[in-house]
Amino acid sequence: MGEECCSTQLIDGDGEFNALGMERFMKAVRLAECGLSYAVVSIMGPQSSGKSTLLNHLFCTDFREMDAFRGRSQTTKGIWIGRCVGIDPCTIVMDLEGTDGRERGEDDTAFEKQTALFALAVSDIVLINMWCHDIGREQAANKPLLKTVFQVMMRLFSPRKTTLLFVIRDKTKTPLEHLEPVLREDIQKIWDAVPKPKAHEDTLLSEFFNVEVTALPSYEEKEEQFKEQAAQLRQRFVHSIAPGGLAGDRRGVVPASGFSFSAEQIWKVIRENKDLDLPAHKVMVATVRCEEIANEKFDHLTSDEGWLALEKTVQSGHVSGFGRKLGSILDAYMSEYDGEAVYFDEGVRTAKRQQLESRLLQLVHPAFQAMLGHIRTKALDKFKNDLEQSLKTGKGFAASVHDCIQSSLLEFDQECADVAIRQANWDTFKVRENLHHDIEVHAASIRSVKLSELTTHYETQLTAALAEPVASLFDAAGQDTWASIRKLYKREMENVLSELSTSLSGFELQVGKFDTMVANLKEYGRNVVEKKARDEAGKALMHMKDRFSTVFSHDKDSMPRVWTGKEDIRKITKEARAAALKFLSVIAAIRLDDKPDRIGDILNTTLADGPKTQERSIAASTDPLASSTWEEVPPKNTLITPVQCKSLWRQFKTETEFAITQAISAQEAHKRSNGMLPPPWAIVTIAILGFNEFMMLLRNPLYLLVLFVIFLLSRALWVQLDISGEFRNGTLSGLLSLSSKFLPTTMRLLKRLADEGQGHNQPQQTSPLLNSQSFRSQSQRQPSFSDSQPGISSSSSAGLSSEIGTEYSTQIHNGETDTEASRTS
Ligand SMILES: Nc1nc2c(ncn2[C@@H]2O[C@H](COP(=O)(O)OP(=O)(O)OP(=O)(O)O)[C@@H](O)[C@H]2O)c(=O)[nH]1
Repeated sequence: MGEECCSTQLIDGDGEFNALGMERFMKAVRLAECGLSYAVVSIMGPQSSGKSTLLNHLFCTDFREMDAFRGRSQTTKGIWIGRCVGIDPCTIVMDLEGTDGRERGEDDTAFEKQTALFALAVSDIVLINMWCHDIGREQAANKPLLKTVFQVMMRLFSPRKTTLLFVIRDKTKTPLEHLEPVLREDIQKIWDAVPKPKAHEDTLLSEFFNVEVTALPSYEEKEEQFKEQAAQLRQRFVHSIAPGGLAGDRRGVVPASGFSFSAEQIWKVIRENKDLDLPAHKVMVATVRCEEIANEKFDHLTSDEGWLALEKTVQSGHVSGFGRKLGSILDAYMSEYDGEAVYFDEGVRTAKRQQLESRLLQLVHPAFQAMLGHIRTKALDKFKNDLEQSLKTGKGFAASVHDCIQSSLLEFDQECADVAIRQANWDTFKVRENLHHDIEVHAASIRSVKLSELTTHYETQLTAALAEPVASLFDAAGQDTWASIRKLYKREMENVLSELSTSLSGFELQVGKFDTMVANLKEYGRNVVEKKARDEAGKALMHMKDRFSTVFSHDKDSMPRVWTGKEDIRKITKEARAAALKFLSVIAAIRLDDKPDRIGDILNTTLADGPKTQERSIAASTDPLASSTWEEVPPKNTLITPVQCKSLWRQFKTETEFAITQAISAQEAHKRSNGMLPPPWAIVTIAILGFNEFMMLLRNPLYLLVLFVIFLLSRALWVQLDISGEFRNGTLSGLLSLSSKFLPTTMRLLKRLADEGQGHNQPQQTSPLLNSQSFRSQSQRQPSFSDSQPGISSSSSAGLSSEIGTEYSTQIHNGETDTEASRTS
């Protein structure tokens, strides 16, 4: 069979419990695996009564026996433990130190009581070894032993039912049938004589003990018969715990894995001479053992390779089938616990199981949380991708968000189900809420980006639709400019708002938000118009001069004017100024609200008739332009204030005056040039008398060329030196002045001729100073109205105009001469 007895001293002669030896014994006989399928047998009886010999023959143990030739002396000290070889179920046997021994004497009875109590507390079957000749004797050796057994039995609060098997040694020829009643009578007498606690006063012996009796022949005298009957007796120990067996009705068995601890604790209590409460002890053993088992399982899980690998993988990413894997790991350990703790007290076992489960769940919970984190991230990423794809298909924003949220949360729920374990009902609601919140935040940010893109798109569209057309309308400023701008603004705004409304329908915006966006876009459109108006107002002087130039320098067919002398310059000037004034009245204020104002009338009445008349006829206190605001026009709509208009007009007039003077000069020059021709008879006479010289010149073109050059130079010098002007103040001063100017003028003239030989000649008809480019370059040197808006500094404006005026007056003074020069060249 391969089984060994492994006998070990459990308690030594001094009463010390051999815990280490017990552990080794437990492992050697693998007792812990037996659960409840084991039995404990002990033997007690007088010293040297053949106990060890009997056990060795019954159970094939190897307890030390006394050498028969060395005399009767005590061989067994304390308690020895061994395994019954070849008996099923696993049966443990304890050999107790003999009672009534000479070595310990009467004082040592306490130790006998202690070992007896220990044997009763842990054994299912107690063999009482007794000599046959002691039966019925008053002074029998085992009487005190039985008394001890019954006394200590009372100290067990709720004793287990123990089988007392009396083994009568050295049986005589008296049959057992006669001996047994006598023995039972002796036992009953002893039981009755034992003082009992009140609770057990009327308790029958049979409630605590099963009494069995057997007899064996003398080992020394009838060894063969002894062995034969011992073998028969051995059979009673096979399946002893089965119903009907020797210990078939035993109670309160400690599970085998707790036997070692239980035995040690019982001995400890006995040694301390405390009452031994077996039920409480059983709970205590269950508590300790279940806790040990639970701790063992917990420790095993912490070093479980499967769990460690799972935990590591979870840290780095999503693990599919997490719940299933973790659940099976936990299940394995809980099953192990259940298997090992199954025979312990149910209440304790269940409580310890819950504790173990709680600890295990606590250990693995961070991994679960990490998994939830992965799932949450995954679901959020899914939402982001789905939303992006959905929006690409052109689906409405709100519908896309709604569908994507449903889809992501559904996936989250499914993943949570995959992660969940049967052993715990961990809450995923909070993580779900956080995920929902993250999704909402992301959706809101995308919504805001999309709305911003839409706003930018429609603003760009509005700018393109309004800016250039409004500028164009200002270019052609007239009576209905602002009406046209309003019409344009209304039409484009309706178009854009209609498109915006369509685009926003998919967003399912709240009414307030939608209204705000519409209002903002309207405001933007209005600002585009207003900004353009302000820009144009800043260039008002340039525009006015352009308009003046256009009307003044071109006829009704838009052809450049040639000042022949027939033109009514005064009338043309008035028309040109009226055109400029019209622009000023249009650009002076923003009129997007279609409210009537009197700006045009005021400007016409105060500026159109000419400043000199105004200044004379209107006192400063009644001047309608001596104000910084227009009546009926709010300041925010004012582009050019009345006082700025006045200043601007003055500057405009100053800067256009030169062109008028030029035109007058050109007219006079034209008239003079027509009047300087000699009379016809003189021309005929010159032709007849100079015929020969003409012919000479014709024959020699070189002379003709030289004469022509001399003529040109002379004519140019005449003009440049202003000879007629110089002699106006007298001949002498004229000569002096001419002598000082002759040489530099000649040099300048030659240089100009050389320069002009490389370039092209200017048209004779239009003065270069009337060129609009020239106006622009001048006006660009002026301070911008947009910069000085709402009010131009009158001092700077006046100063600037006076400076320009000075420059122009010099030019006007030389105007005739310059015109002449240009005509000549
Ligand atoms: N008369 C008689 N003597 C026996 C019998 N069996 C054993 N002996 C002898 O009794 C002596 C003691 O035997 P043990 O088996 O050591 O007795 P024990 O009760 O274990 O002794 P302690 O453990 O010292 O108390 C030995 O010399 C045995 O030979 C028996 O059946 N009858």
